[in-house]
Amino acid sequence: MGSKTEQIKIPIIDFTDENLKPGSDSWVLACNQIRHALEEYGCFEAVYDKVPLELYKSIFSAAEELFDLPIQTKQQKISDRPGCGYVGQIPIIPLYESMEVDNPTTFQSVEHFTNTMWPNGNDSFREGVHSFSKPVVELYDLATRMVFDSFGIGRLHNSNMESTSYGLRLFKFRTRQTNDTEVGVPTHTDKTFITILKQNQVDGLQIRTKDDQYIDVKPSFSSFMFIAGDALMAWTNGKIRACEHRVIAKEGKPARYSIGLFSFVNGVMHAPEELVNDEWPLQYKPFDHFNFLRFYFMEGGTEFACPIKSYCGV
Ligand SMILES: O=C(O)CCC(=O)C(=O)O
Ligand SMILES: [Fe+2]
Repeated sequence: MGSKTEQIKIPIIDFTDENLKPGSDSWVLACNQIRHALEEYGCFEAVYDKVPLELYKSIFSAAEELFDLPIQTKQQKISDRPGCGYVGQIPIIPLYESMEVDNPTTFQSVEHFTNTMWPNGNDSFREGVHSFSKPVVELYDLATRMVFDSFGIGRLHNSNMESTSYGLRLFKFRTRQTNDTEVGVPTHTDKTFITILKQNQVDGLQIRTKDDQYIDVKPSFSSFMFIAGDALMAWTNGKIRACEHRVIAKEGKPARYSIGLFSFVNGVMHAPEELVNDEWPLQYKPFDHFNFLRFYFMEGGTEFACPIKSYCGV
């Protein structure tokens, strides 16, 4: 494992630019930067100002309240989606817990989750999750539109969005104690199509480069990390690299909370014809994202070095 480096910087895309309209010079320039970032790192930092301070406060206090519940209560979260239940109390990653609210932009779905955790309801939690998710999905829509454009497949954006479902995943990394490992979560790629991640003021997220260097991602009030998952890599026929990342818990830091908007695509995904040719032949067979999740979480897929390649690689 190489040492981390401070020199390399993850590309930053400014989504607050008023001139960022399809076809404009700013759009074309940003698309070129996005393409480079996704080929090289599988991620970029998105500067975005549509989430008011109050919403950040309410989502992070909602996360604290959730993880403060008894373990037995948290374990009641079950989901039809493989891997989307409560994760925690795992001996090799003792600092880590996470939970996902399915379909966080749908009021009934957030209410169902809230009532499972708090049988007498919890309005501030329900409102926090529901209101935060809306502007983050808007960022997702804009950012994915640009990603698709930057790979010449903009024609597929609308239908892809229509087939997309979301989960809002909340993470807690408790404070490290003397004998704890520093690894909050080891190097991995997300099993999502895309993850839009927000860390609070406690840093710890690191991105692995192609040459095995680790880059620290500094928390910034106004930005999110756009992280390509395995399903985006496979669907783009390997043009986009799934982002390898990990979380390191530094000594003496308070508990760390982070929030991820996870996306999943329904139906069988075929690589777009624009991304397959003689020089770049097909690398991944058509696949069903939810079947891939089932393979990974329930049928031993975690044992493979690159599960998506094992699942549908040519
Ligand atoms: O907390 C973070 O910053 C990232 C967590 C993560 O990568 C994961 O659990 O998939
Ligand atoms: Fe991750």
